[in-house]
Amino acid sequence: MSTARIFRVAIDGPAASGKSTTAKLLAEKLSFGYIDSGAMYRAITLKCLRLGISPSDSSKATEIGKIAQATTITFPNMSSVVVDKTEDVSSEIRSSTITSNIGGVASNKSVREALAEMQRALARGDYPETFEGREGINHNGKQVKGMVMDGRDIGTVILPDAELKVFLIADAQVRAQRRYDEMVQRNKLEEGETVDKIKKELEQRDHEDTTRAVSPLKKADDAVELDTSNLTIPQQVEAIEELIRNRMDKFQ
Ligand SMILES: Nc1ncnc2c1ncn2[C@@H]1O[C@H](COP(=O)(O)OP(=O)(O)O)[C@@H](O)[C@H]1O
Ligand SMILES: Nc1ccn([C@@H]2O[C@H](COP(=O)(O)OP(=O)(O)O)[C@@H](O)[C@H]2O)c(=O)n1
Repeated sequence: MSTARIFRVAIDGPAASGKSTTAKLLAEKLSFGYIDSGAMYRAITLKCLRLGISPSDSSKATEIGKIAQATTITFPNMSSVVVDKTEDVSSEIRSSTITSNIGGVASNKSVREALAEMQRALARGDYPETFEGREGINHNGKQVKGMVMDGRDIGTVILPDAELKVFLIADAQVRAQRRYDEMVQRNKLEEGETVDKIKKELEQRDHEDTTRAVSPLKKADDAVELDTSNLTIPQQVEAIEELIRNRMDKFQ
């Protein structure tokens, strides 16, 4: 990996506020790397469940921490999440079983420490596959490489000195409706699923994420807040692209 600095964009916010959609489109548009930190918590949850360990079992906290320390998670392209350099878990980690079991993993201090180390290494370019073919953009005659990482604690804990921090929010009813529409579109709507039920689940997860002791979801003081409730996807991508381009002048 070259020693060229990487322009780092941190996108945080509650569930279904549009983080990953926006981050992926931005990364595609600007030829930046993309790192989905939530996928890493999902991958550890999957590993635990496969080993028959319940993430909410507090007597297993040390064991779960060790699992995270022994795991490598990489992103060879925009939509793939690979565990231990061999298995592509991209699809499996999106199940509702993973989502409903993730709290015990996300609130585990040693899991967070292990993943924080990996996330910072990914953002530095220590895993070159993340940046393969991601040449960045030409800004004022200079080629600038970049990466977008989304999650809950990226701007506050993982990359507190990120070049740009964005905090995405949207009305809970709007978020629930979008998730519902997405499930219908993907043919993933489970029996008994309603917009109301999804809304309650999102709010419950947001509550857990904002109130946990370690790295709670919180807007960084210097993050730009963007409410996507009344925006189209291209509008939110353009708004952040403009912020990135403005800050690139100072970055060089
Ligand atoms: N501005 C928008 N208008 C309509 N749908 C949106 C908008 N932003 C995101 N979505 C949709 O909302 C759903 C949740 O977005 P997603 O990016 O998965 O959120 P997050 O990563 O924050 O959980 C997805 O189906 C996405 O396509
Ligand atoms: N940086 C991060 C990213 C995700 N997470 C946890 O992982 C869960 C799933 O994150 P996600 O981004 O895949 O979920 P969605 O917002 O897409 O529903 C969150 O609800 C958090 O509990 C976290 O604690 N820290």
